[in-house]
Amino acid sequence: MGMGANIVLGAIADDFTGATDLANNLVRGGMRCLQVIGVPQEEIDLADIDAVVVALKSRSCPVEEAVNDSLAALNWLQKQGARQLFFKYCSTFDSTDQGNIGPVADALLEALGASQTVMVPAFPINGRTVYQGHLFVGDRLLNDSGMQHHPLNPMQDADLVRVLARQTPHPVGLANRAVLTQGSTATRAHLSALEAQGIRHVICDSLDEQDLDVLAEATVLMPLVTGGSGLGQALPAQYRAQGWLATITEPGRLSPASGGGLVLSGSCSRPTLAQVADFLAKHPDGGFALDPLALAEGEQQQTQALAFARQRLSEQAPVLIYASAEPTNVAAAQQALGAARAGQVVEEALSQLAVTLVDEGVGRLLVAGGETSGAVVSALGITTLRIGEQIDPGVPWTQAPLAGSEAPLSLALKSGNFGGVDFFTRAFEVLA
Ligand SMILES: Nc1ncnc2c1ncn2[C@@H]1O[C@H](COP(=O)(O)OP(=O)(O)OP(=O)(O)O)[C@@H](O)[C@H]1O
Ligand SMILES: O=C(O)[C@@H](O)C(=O)CO
Repeated sequence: MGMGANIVLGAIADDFTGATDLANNLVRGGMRCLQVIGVPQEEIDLADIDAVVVALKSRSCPVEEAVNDSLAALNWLQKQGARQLFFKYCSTFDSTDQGNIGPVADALLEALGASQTVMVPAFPINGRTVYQGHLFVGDRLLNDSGMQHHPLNPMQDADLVRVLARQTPHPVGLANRAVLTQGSTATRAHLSALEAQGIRHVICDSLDEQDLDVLAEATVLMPLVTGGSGLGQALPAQYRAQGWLATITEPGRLSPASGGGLVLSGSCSRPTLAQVADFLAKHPDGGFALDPLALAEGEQQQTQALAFARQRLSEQAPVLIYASAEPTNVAAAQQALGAARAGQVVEEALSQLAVTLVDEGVGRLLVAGGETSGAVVSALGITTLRIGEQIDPGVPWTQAPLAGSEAPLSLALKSGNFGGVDFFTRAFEVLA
């Protein structure tokens, strides 16, 4: 038996902060959870771990790459003995007519020799619900929620049966709320009836946690489930009922945090902009704004930002370095530099600051933005994150071992759209 003989759930997440979101809910359900960055190249110790989430960057890449990376992750998770597989995508079903949700789900089903999976994107506590197969964000249909303007995957149709049908050659079915309200046995019977008709993918309604509990009970024996992190919180209770998982006290317990605190933000999402403004209102001298145009010109702004952070850290004062900017400023930078280059100079600047300042003693680091988090974590050479306590729905503190350092780094990776307005200050209070 390998070191991972007790892994119950193996998850494949299509982006970085999405992986952390799922891992957070698994901890809340009572599992000890490790997030790994990409498919591990070396053996890792999973002795006290119940669930592993492999974080990929497969949401917006070409279909073939997403399929290959997901299959490699599946293969590794199977070797660790995972009893159930979970394909995690965004609670707003981020995808295009080409994929990648349909093609990846099809490839995973085929590799597992399984004939059906469920699609459960709902995340009710963050306002994502599904009714009659239609996805809502708060009280808006998906295609009226702002997501219709997403730069990479504009979501212009809220009918997920129709959306998924464009991404797979197989027929797509629906398990609606009328079925769920009859309970898990009836839901399982409904899924079996669809399976008998050759329906491989079933979009599932869910309005609240109770619906997710019914779905978890109905699907615990499926080889593969797919969805957002909501289902992830409901599954661990079913694993306990199956006798696969012991009752674990404090599954999110981490070593004590130490070292200076730093916030780096490269997210320009609306909630992040409000969090930046809230931080600056509380700490008017605590923020340093990065400008992609200045960063592209030379070293000067980077040097100033570093000096600013060092000064604040030496005073043990809160410090935020941010490129977060209003849409008009982002558009102007993108016009001047090109969107890719604008993003790249910001990601490089924030990554370099992270590497230097962690080396100098920062031990508690908060990063805002999925792409930004990916860049910072790679630059720091981090390959595993142990998941700790939740700060806000979808965002936990995590801890990562650092090469050449005894103390682990405490790290919070915030998805752009997540977190309360006071997130940048309260996160450190939660950790204290
Ligand atoms: N002022 C700016 N002008 C242009 N691009 C910027 C600016 N500030 C940040 N960026 C870039 O915008 C991108 C923001 O993406 P990121 O994924 O980090 O945040 P997000 O989209 O809010 O988060 P999530 O993916 O978690 O929803 C990054 O590539 C970042 O470098
Ligand atoms: O499911 C969500 O909403 C998040 O975990 C996410 O994937 C955001 O990019």
